[in-house]
Amino acid sequence: MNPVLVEDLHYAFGDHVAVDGVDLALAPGEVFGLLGPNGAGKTTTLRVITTLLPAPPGTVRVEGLDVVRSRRRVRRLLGYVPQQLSADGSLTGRENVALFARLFDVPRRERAEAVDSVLDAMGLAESADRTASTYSGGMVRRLELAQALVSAPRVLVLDEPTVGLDPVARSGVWDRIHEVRRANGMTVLVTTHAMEEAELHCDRVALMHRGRLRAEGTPAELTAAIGGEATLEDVFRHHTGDTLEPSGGMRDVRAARRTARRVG
Ligand SMILES: Nc1ncnc2c1ncn2[C@@H]1O[C@H](COP(=O)(O)OP(=O)(O)OP(=O)(O)O)[C@@H](O)[C@H]1O
Repeated sequence: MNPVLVEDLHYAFGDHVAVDGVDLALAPGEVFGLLGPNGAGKTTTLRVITTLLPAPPGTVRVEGLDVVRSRRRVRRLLGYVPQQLSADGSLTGRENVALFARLFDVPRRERAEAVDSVLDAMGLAESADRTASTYSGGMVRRLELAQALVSAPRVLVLDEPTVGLDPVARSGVWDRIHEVRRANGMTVLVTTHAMEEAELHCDRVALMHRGRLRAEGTPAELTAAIGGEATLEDVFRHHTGDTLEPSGGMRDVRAARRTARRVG
């Protein structure tokens, strides 16, 4: 069974088509990257998968369950880290995670242990009783991962998990994601516009451009298909005639500010 299965998904905001016929079939335990520039339709696709935007019944399934017909059950199977703020700066790390444990109905008797265990897995055990407003950007992201992981989801959905972080914080976030995945076999669906990260960390990727998937495969398959010393960036240009925004542009600056402000 595919942990996430999307068949011919279309989504429009009024007249504006954001997703224009997307198919996705994730394999159990893989890290799948949805790559594309700003506005490609990645976040919209994730919001439909996570039940936050409506889809026609039969279009999207999570662990075999239709996201429309079985919305509550699907929510229990998912952990979601959105781009926007999901941690509260006035609470400690532990309180933030405990809040999610209650929201996701982690049984009362198991809560304290579940909270400790994810804080530890995210490298936050020692800072768990500090308010989150004192955390660095990388720690905030790891706290948000802990929040998403406390209910032991089968599928973890991450929207640009490392945007605005420095290289050390980025690899800290990825190392934790890989460790948890190795330990519990969950599937990870991640969006990014950072091609070099996708090449390093994703088992398979799909390149999204203007609402459609233009190419899909392992990073090695995609780069080998266009030959030479190609990078995923070259593959993207080959399939779309377009470029991704270079990293360090306005978008990263905006996102970095957003991260810096998010728990202030
Ligand atoms: N609530 C909304 N109302 C109207 N248009 C929207 C809305 N949300 C997204 N869009 C538009 O839909 C398109 C796809 O947006 P989406 O956020 O899915 O892209 P994305 O690939 O995730 O980019 P980003 O990384 O900037 O979030 C864009 O043209 C965007 O402007």
